[in-house]
Amino acid sequence: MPSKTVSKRKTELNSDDGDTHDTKKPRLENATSDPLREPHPFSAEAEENGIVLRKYYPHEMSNARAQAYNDGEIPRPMERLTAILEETSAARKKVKVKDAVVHWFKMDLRITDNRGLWEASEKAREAGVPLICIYLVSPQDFEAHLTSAVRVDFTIRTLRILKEDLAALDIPLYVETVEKRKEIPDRIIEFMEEWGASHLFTNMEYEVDELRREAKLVKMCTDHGLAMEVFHDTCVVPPGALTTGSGKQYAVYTPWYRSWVAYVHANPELLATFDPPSKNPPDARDKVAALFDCDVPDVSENKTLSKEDAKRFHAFWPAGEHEAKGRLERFCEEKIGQYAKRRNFPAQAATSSISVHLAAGTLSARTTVRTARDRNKTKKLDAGNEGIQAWISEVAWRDFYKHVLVNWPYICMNKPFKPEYSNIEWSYNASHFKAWCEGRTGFPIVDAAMRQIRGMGYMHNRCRMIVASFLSKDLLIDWRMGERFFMEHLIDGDFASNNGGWGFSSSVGIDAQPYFRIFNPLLQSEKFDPEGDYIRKWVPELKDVRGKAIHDPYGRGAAEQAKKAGYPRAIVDHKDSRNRALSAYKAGTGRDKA
Ligand SMILES: Cc1cc2nc3c(=O)[nH]c(=O)nc-3n(C[C@H](O)[C@H](O)[C@H](O)COP(=O)(O)OP(=O)(O)OC[C@H]3O[C@@H](n4cnc5c(N)ncnc54)[C@H](O)[C@@H]3O)c2cc1C
Repeated sequence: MPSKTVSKRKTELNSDDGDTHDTKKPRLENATSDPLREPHPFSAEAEENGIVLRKYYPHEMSNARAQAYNDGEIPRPMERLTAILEETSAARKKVKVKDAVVHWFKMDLRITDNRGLWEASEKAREAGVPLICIYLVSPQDFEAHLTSAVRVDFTIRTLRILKEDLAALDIPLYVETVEKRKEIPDRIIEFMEEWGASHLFTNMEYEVDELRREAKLVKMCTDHGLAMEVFHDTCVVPPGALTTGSGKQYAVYTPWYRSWVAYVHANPELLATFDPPSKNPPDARDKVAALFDCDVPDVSENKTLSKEDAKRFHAFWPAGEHEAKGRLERFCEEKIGQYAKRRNFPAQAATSSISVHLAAGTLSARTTVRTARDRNKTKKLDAGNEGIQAWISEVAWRDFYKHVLVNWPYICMNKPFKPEYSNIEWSYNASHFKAWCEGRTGFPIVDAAMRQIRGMGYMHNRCRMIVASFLSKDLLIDWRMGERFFMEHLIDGDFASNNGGWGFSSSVGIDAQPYFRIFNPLLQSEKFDPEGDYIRKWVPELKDVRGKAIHDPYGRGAAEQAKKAGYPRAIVDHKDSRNRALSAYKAGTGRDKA
């Protein structure tokens, strides 16, 4: 086995300007000195320590700095990476293949239709050298990015399957835990030198810290006489490719989507599949034998699931790309045709549940859209079968939010998309937040949804919108508290989609409505869970409540029944809290339109 000692050379990530995705970790007054060990602001531990919550969300970037990004005064992380790739282009081309080529897996845990992996495999095949794959487990990244335990567990289970799939092609997958995330670039260089690898291939991740890390690593590789290639893979259309007539990035979904469809129709190769890697040469098993022997580590201590949770989550979410393909095929076979009509009803299980696979990269967005399109007689994205069109346009939202992240990187740093919305005075009522987290607000549809996220690591999209609106409008609690809670509990947690969804639902995001839309939880419940089946499934206290009382037991004649079963009364009155929210939004934004 190669030495596991990580080089002592220090690589200071992000030291250039202090902005980092990691700022999602709230800084609390009186908090412990280690930012990775700060208690959750509303946790019992925080309360016991007498932590005083700041008025606004901690560690928020200033409006001036966000504006400087908008005005192009601060280069975006993607611009820096692109510039370094251009600067090093000639040097990278000159690098000759030595003993091996490496593919670095991140959120692309599949062998089929994986661009970076395919490019690496071609390079290795042409030179007749082995392809080596590596995955670095980074507990600090899990902490900094608030990755949920259920998502980490899914990743580890997927890695075991991926390792087997690659081994069948005589390709090793070497998995190592790197305790300090700053040491990842050094460890990669060291690993390449240990195995005589000259080329490193990887797919791009669009979060700020990751783009900066890759820019640094491209440069470091070049300085060591190595070549690193970074590919767009996770979106169907690469971020930055779509611009308005005046050359700007789109800030509204509908025109962006029209442009997205036109772009894919004009560039059909964007939906072409990348084959799995070729089998390694016969001597690979001898040459890199030690790499085949390593085990995929168990989940790190900070992210271990209880036995009971693990059992439940494993049953809901089998891991790996074979499962992903099967799920996609079954959805397209059985449900996609009715998707437009049924997608909003959480009791109907009418959506694909493939977000977990898109987040882990066990399925590519290309495969997803291509598979759906191929079932459409017109072979167009925006014509023919209504269900297929509607579903493709939902998958496109995922692309949209990643494009937004790349162009407005400050959203990664606790900043609302509209910087001027920073002045809304949020509530930090700990007992309200606790009731929301635990699904005990007394609003059955909200409580059902919050129990679904705890029970499954997943929540239906309609319910995500309902609970996000409820937290940010009815309770007027800082939307970033909810955004954070989602990341800490979702198996499909994805920064761009989650931030976009919260921004949309709390009216501070890119595609928020031009008025402060406030969902009425009762009307949402009656419309989208008309029979109350979803509520009864997740709120057992109400399982025997019949008829319309299920949506509001205390207001509709089932008070005794609810009380006896231990179901709480509503913690706020919707009408009052709606007025409070409108006033706070108007005062904060200076807008008088409601
Ligand atoms: C507050 C909030 C937070 C959210 N957080 C996340 C998140 O962390 N990760 C995540 O993947 N999605 C998130 N979403 C979007 C959406 O709720 C989920 O993608 C969807 O519920 C996943 O279920 P599905 O795979 O059955 O979706 P389907 O309805 O089958 O849609 C297919 C795919 O399209 C994409 N998609 C669908 N709707 C959206 C959307 N509104 N925004 C972006 N992509 C979409 C997803 O990749 C999804 O898997 C969030 C939405 C809201 C309102």
